Amino acid sequence: MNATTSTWRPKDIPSQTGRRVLITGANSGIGYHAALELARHGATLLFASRDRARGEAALARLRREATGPGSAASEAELVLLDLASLASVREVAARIVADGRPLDLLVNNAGVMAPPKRLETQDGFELQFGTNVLGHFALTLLLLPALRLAVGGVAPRVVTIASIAHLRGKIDFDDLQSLRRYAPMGSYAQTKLADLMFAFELERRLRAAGLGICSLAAHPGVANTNLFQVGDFSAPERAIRRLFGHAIGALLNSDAEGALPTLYAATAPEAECGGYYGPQGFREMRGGDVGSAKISAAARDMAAAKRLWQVCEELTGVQFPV
Ligand SMILES: NC(=O)c1ccc[n+]([C@@H]2O[C@H](COP(=O)([O-])OP(=O)(O)OC[C@H]3O[C@@H](n4cnc5c(N)ncnc54)[C@H](O)[C@@H]3O)[C@@H](O)[C@H]2O)c1
Repeated sequence: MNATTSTWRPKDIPSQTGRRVLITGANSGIGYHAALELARHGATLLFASRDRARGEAALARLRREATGPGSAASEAELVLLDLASLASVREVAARIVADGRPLDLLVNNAGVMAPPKRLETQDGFELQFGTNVLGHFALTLLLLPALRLAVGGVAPRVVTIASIAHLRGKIDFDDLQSLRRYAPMGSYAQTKLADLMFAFELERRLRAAGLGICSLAAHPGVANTNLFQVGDFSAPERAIRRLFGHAIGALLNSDAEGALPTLYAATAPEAECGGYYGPQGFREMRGGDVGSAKISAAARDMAAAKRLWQVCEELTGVQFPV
């Protein structure tokens, strides 16, 4: 595609009727708005949330908002999925594969950013690495049998959400779990770089294996979501947010705008396997226009991606199944 796809909007989403879609972290922010538009266009949602009450409330809201002739909101199903627990990931994936129905789209959206101190997942991994990277790595590989069932019409897609933060990320193979030094934003940037490397390496492996499944990546620019509520912000930053929060919010993408690149990667016929999409406005941070996003040299490092893949296989105990 061209470097810029200037006016792509949700109205351009082709019919999703008959497509079965799992979105992680669907109960808020970008995941919610991606789910909303997909349901409006006819997709049957597996609406994943780690929390039952928040998931039910968000799904009820989606059913109120996703009305219209082609909507399949009434068919959406809540899936309780905690990416910070490999047992939860395994249980959900096993259930989806066992029901024997094809999965047409997986959106690896859920994420956590910069908790003030080093926290761990249920499996003892640093929370951001465990949730953003390992949870989605295991989920994707375990769901490949269901995605393979969807081959035949529109190629099934896996869309992984990275970030412009990946541009500052470095993979520290000697300290992936931030045991020696925990830097909240540094660890987050590492996970978003790892997510992008995963999306590209997955595409290479899927293509080599001829599976007919497509891996893409997207980022929302900077969008005004809950992601910023837990961050390790300095006292002056917190004061600025308190005083000017609304004004700052108005300068950022809304969560609906932030979902556009995800929706483009998930549905646009012209989005390319292996592509990475984001907003084209000020330094790729905002704006409604979607196009190819900037990729760091580190994200293109195929040897590092292969090594990272092996590490993820070892840490999760989940392997590429072919
Ligand atoms: N908002 C931004 O500016 C921005 C920028 C770049 C990338 N992103 C990425 O976009 C994605 C969505 O974030 P958002 O901005 O909508 O924030 P958000 O906080 O609204 O959404 C994150 C979602 O992930 C879920 N989640 C967190 N931990 C989980 C776990 N252990 N198991 C299951 N779900 C879990 C949350 O419940 C929530 O639904 C994230 O991957 C984030 O890294 C956001």
